Amino acid sequence: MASSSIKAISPFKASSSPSTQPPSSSKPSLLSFLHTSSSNPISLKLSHSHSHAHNSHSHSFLITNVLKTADSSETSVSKSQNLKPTSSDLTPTILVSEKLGEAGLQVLRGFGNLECAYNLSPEELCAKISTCDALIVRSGTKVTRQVFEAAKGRLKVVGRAGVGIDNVDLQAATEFGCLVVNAPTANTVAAAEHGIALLTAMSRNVAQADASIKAGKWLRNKYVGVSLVGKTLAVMGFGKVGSEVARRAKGLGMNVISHDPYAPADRARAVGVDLVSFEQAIATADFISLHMPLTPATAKVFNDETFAKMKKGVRIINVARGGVIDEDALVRALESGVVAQAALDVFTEEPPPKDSKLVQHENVTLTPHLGASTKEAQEGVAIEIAEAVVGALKGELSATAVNAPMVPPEVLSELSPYVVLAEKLGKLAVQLVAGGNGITSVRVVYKSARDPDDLDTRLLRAMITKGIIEPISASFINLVNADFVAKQKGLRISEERVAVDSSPGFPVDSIQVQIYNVESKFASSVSESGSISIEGKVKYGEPHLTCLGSFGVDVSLEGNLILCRQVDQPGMIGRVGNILGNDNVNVSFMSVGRTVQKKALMAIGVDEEPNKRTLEKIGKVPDIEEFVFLNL
Ligand SMILES: NC(=O)C1=CN([C@@H]2O[C@H](COP(=O)(O)OP(=O)(O)OC[C@H]3O[C@@H](n4cnc5c(N)ncnc54)[C@H](O)[C@@H]3O)[C@@H](O)[C@H]2O)C=CC1
Ligand SMILES: O=C(O)C(=O)COP(=O)(O)O
Repeated sequence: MASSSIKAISPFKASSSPSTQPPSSSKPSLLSFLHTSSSNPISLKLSHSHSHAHNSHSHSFLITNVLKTADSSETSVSKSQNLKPTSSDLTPTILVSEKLGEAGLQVLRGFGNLECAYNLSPEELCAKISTCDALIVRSGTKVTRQVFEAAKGRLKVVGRAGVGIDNVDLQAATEFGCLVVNAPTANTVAAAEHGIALLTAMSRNVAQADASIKAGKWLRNKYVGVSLVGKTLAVMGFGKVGSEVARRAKGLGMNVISHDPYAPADRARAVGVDLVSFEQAIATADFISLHMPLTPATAKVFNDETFAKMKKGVRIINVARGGVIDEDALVRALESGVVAQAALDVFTEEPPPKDSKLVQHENVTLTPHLGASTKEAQEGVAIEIAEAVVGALKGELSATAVNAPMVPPEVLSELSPYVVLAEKLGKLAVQLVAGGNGITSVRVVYKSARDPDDLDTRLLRAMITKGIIEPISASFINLVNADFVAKQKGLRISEERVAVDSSPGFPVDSIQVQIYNVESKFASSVSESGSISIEGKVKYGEPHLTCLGSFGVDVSLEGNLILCRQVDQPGMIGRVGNILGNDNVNVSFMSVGRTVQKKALMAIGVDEEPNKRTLEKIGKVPDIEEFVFLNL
């Protein structure tokens, strides 16, 4: 089918001199992107449109859906666990489940309802969580899958006031579309200083000597220590804390080596540290200090086998995570003398059992997870996490997001109007699907004058996914879970970038969405390749449909739309207009595009959805070949 010419007739939104300029850039909030489901539910069947509610509110992320799920029988997309959030009260509730610095609490009080409830049992946390929009924890709260399930879609963000997120089930958070943010920098120095405190205290038996003197003893010969100067310290994990420990240990005259498979060698060299293999590190060190995260790869990496490879009399410091050590193996190594001493701030189980052999061992120095516990670090962490959580609740993407791509603010600002366009195109495309084998294959083509490296399409892809899936399932989609949900539903989205000769000042010239292997309820939307194909642009900051199948069109993607393909002859607009007028349906705009084959495509914007009878009358107008009602 040949491309048609386009002519906009009265009062067509933003049509007088089309331009692809985005709007004047305001700070992007992307509220609807991170936190809301679509506020305009649609039906795949004309007769089954659902009522919907808009709870207008200053925090738009709380504009949650009370819509029913559209019938998904026409596609293979099934219901998932990412249930759309239900409506809640208007001010966000932030639950803080562990002690947080006052400065951070103040930030939170200024934004929402703050509830501090410490020492909650897992059951109590689950009982409370469905009334909370955000949860702030430290290392003592286990944010399990049960917590996300119990949240019933309301929990939008989990803030970890610290670094380690091993107490948060990230997979579950992602599946439930819950953003996880942490505060990765404010406690680095505190943890490093604590590592050095344990190193020096252990080597001079400070804790044991202190206990003995308090018990009335004076044991000068028993507590002879070892010197640090000239000894080799292996820093396992050369990240933020590890590198600060290394710097300080150098100052104590130690020879510092490090093992970190992911750290750049030049960063280590700049501190005077050689990066070595794991085997080399543990075999040459007099002291080993642990600073890696607890992951499946690092769990129990210090075990019988690795202790056996260490120098006899090695001393171990752990301010990272207890789980990186097999604690039973450490007891055996202490008993055999392979490990002379250990200084531990962290434990597999916290608090450790009172009768634990490790805890009771006289060569072990212990602190109750105090690495981050300085006044300065706690104030810093509290502010860092409070700001990250508030930002996330406002719909901004966080720089410390753990389970979502980090998108710099300037990129967000630029992409905002295209993000809206992407969702509208997804939403429109799915409404054109009449049946087939389900939606499994979607192709997205971005036409852009930009170098591919300068165009981050993750947001756009996520929004297309949201537009396609949300109207036809119970899923709630955001940047966090878009790829996961798409995969879960068997929806494959392939992306292609086509270079066009337009202004590289704008990130995208147009976005095309094609759905393959489905039947269309509006044949004109099917391209020569057999796919449902639509294309849109941003014009004056608003999303516009510019191509449908092989028809060129120019339609503002907003509100309710009737598309008709008809014989191109006089009187057609009047006939349809009369039907709508007589049935009290207000027309907001009308636009007609012509084809070379005496066909025309008429787009009619209407204020509300016409009833079934009105739509049937339109369908019966002679020479209207097909029509479809779309809700955008
Ligand atoms: N005891 C406490 O109160 C505190 C504990 N921590 C813990 O300290 C650890 C380090 O924290 P940061 O330095 O801030 O994190 P980071 O992410 O800056 O550094 C971790 C480093 O470990 C490296 N790494 C990953 N896998 C490794 C492996 N298999 N072997 C060796 N290195 C590996 C990474 O490449 C990275 O450089 C974390 O586990 C954190 O939870 C942090 C702050 C306070
Ligand atoms: O930041 C970290 O990883 C820590 O381990 C600090 O834990 P905390 O916040 O003191 O419970």
